[in-house]
Amino acid sequence: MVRTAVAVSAPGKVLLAGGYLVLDREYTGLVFGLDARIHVNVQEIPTSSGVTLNEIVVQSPQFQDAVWEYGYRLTERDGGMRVMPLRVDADLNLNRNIFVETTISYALSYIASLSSPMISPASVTILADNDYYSTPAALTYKSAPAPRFHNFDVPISKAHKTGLGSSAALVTALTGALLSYYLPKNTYDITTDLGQRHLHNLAQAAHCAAQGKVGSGFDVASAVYGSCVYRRFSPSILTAHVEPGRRQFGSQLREIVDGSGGEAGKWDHEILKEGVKVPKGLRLVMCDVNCGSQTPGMVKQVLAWRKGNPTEASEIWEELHRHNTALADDLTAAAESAETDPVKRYAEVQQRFHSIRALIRQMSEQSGVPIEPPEQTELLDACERMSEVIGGVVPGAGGYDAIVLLIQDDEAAVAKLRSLLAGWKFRSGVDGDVGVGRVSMLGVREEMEGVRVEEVGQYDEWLS
Ligand SMILES: Nc1ncnc2c1ncn2[C@@H]1O[C@H](COP(=O)(O)OP(=O)(O)O)[C@@H](O)[C@H]1O
Ligand SMILES: C[C@@](O)(CCOP(=O)(O)OP(=O)(O)O)CC(=O)O
Repeated sequence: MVRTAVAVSAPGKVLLAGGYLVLDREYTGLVFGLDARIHVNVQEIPTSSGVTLNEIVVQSPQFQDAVWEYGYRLTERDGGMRVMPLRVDADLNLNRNIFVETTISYALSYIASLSSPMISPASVTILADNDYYSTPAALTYKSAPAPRFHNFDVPISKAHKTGLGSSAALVTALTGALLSYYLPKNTYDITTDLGQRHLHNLAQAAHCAAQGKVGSGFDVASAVYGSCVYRRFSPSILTAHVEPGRRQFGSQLREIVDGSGGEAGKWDHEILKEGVKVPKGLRLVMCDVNCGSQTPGMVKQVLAWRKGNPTEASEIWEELHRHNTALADDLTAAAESAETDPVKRYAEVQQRFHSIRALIRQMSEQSGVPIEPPEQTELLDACERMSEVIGGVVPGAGGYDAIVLLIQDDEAAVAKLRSLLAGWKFRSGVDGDVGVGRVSMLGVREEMEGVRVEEVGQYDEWLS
């Protein structure tokens, strides 16, 4: 049977408000999709390639040694589809990509649980928009326009991630592409609400399994649905199933994805897309702080502080949540306002950023976790002194990785900010180490749309 090639992309993310709080179903997160996407193309393996086994070959041509080959077979006792990495490197080590491997195993197991389709050999190509990784200076294209997909010329493990959520976008796009490729349209249609709900559930399951932990899932949710207010799912939905290959994994996974596993397995996440806006004339800007030092285990420490200091933590979280939800309302009000003076129009949004930052600093101080450390305070304050900047925060878990700003959407504002950042020396004193780094502005902005079916022909140049 000849299958039609498909291509699917999913956006990156930034958690503008609700870091840590979103781990608890009591609270929500305001998450924006970003217009840097991960694209996945699936097509038949040309018969001349010599592949005779059941194989899925995955390539990420922007990176070195980024070819992964998988054999697969349906296991006995409803254990789902077993997916085995086949390719070895020169030292006979298996070259593994856990996110790709787990996603293929979950997607094929789900497909097999629906019907008994022939899983024919396929060739999968992953292409990431350039902003997911910092571009080495040697690769900045001075005269010629930058290629749509850089060749980063390093193995993926050596690429410097910019924190846009590459694994969630990858897992989501790969899951969507495999379901669309192998299942007939009347069984699976990614453009419908139901198709997206199933994609969300399956991608969350695969992403958690690959990560080895159940996070809030805001990154997968925004990869599927784009910008939204997100309330997480109950973690128990994804902690009760057996491992792939074990008896009944196939039917358990199907129940998880279809939400047919009784009350305990009912998905209870919430996605609110209305009321999430960036006013026309403004845009989000992401700045990558590349200072080389980071504090690990921040989530654990913050949660331990909350557990040990419930009254104090609850006061801060309630207040922070009030401002986080009001930020979405203020943005919508500004978007709909008839006020023409930008100072008046954005006054509340500006004040809201200040209140959120003050509470985050209070949480940092009381928990001892550098969520908005003094070095980031200095940087955010300097940016906020620009009249073109409405406000900014440390996104997600905070720390030394990044800042996100809401600024006027015009070239002059972007150029002014770029020159402020270009001269900025970022010094951080984490654990006694003093790291010095640079701050760079990424070329991304907010994106409302989530997962998207793409034209297959556009990637021809990068397909081998
Ligand atoms: N372009 C890509 N091609 C193949 N795998 C990728 C790509 N980008 C990310 N990945 C997978 O995602 C992993 C990174 O995930 P993670 O450390 O969770 O980062 P992030 O915070 O960006 O999601 C990589 O080790 C790799 O397995
Ligand atoms: C703390 C959190 O609420 C938010 C973390 O957001 P980031 O955007 O910092 O996450 P990574 O991409 O994994 O680095 C944890 C969670 O919600 O899972």
